[in-house]
Amino acid sequence: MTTRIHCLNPISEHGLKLLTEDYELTDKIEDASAVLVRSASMHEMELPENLEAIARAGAGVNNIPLDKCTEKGIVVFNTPGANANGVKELVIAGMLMAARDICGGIDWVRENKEDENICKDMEKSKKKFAGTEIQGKRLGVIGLGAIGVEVANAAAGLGMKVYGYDPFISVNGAWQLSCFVKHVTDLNKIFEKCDYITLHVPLLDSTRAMINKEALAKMKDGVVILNYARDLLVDDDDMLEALKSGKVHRYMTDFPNPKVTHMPGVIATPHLGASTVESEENCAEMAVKELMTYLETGSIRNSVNYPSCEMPPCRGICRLCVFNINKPNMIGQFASVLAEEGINIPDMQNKSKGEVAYTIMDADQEVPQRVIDRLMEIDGVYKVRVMKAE
Ligand SMILES: NC(=O)C1=CN([C@@H]2O[C@H](COP(=O)(O)OP(=O)(O)OC[C@H]3O[C@@H](n4cnc5c(N)ncnc54)[C@H](O)[C@@H]3O)[C@@H](O)[C@H]2O)C=CC1
Ligand SMILES: O=C(O)C(=O)COP(=O)(O)O
Repeated sequence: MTTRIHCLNPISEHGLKLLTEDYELTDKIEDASAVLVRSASMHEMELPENLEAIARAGAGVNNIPLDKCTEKGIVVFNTPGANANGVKELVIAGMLMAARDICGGIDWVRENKEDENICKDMEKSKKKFAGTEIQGKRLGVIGLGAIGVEVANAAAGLGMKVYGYDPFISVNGAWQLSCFVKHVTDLNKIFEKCDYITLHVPLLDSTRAMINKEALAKMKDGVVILNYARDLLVDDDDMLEALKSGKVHRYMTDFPNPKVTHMPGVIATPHLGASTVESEENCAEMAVKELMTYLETGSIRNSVNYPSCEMPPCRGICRLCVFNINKPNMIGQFASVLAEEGINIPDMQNKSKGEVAYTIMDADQEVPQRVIDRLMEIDGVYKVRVMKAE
């Protein structure tokens, strides 16, 4: 049977062409088994009953109702690192645009395009657009994940003194970080020391408005803030005050809103971080592969709401995938139900992540609906997915 996929945003053809003949794209989300999405907000959407998975072709998942998806046994994927280089390059451009009035200079040339004497006049006018160099300046990187590490390493390569802060840095992230990046364990050190501060954390309750009045007060006068992560990481009203007083020299952001666009000292881009051919292709390819693997085998890789759990192709007649609350005796109850029904389990795998768990069980015979119903009745089970072996 053909599996239907709905795209909520345009997704690179590079990824879509990987879909085999077993798949087709549908315009109707209510018919879809899986959704591909970039930044479209899914919070107010009704999620179709037969929706198995959502793949975010990108990093941030604050546009997806994760708790709701978890309770419905909908696996949400993202594509870690697939657009990190694209964002890094825009951040470096942002730093250079903050250091020198490149935008002002370009505007001046546009405004004076009819001036016959432009060659002479620009030599008189250019001092208005003079700036500083980034070499030797201090950069604080908050969040050392896929993007933060790349930004930190690139800035160190450009001769900046780089300070990195991430209390949850992954082992992989730590391995990739240049030895020239100074590890900081107290965020205040970044606020107090740095000429440039760049944010590369997800939008969470714990990071919301992390750049606020209190944080800004600790910073050096004339600091540059770069926000290529998410709008709500910065308190707009506090930023406006800091820009007006000169505490912040420039606020570089990829997330303009009606308040931000009117602030002095703001240089904003329209969420362009991942808008490169390469990033769009990388994200689409990874997202499509994640979906196909999950839909065809039940194996989960790079999910943000369920644990990674991988099994080779089904060794039985039928594969059961159970989504449940992570609490004692769940596997025992699943095995008991199958044993009572005389069903053998030739292979199984169970993984947990925080408050949820996921179990793949192969059965060596067809599993009747009655058994699925019994599994669903176990307290804490969100969903049972049944897959027939080829
Ligand atoms: N402008 C754009 O187009 C794009 C923006 N983004 C944004 O950038 C964010 C980061 O992306 P990636 O680096 O790919 O994600 P990632 O998941 O690889 O890295 C995030 C890092 O932030 C760290 N972190 C979490 N809470 C923290 C805290 N309170 N203080 C310091 N560090 C903390 C985590 O430990 C992790 O290492 C995304 O969540 C998204 O919001 C991502 C891609 C494109
Ligand atoms: O990956 C992310 O988190 C991004 O912000 C990129 O968003 P986009 O895919 O360009 O709509």
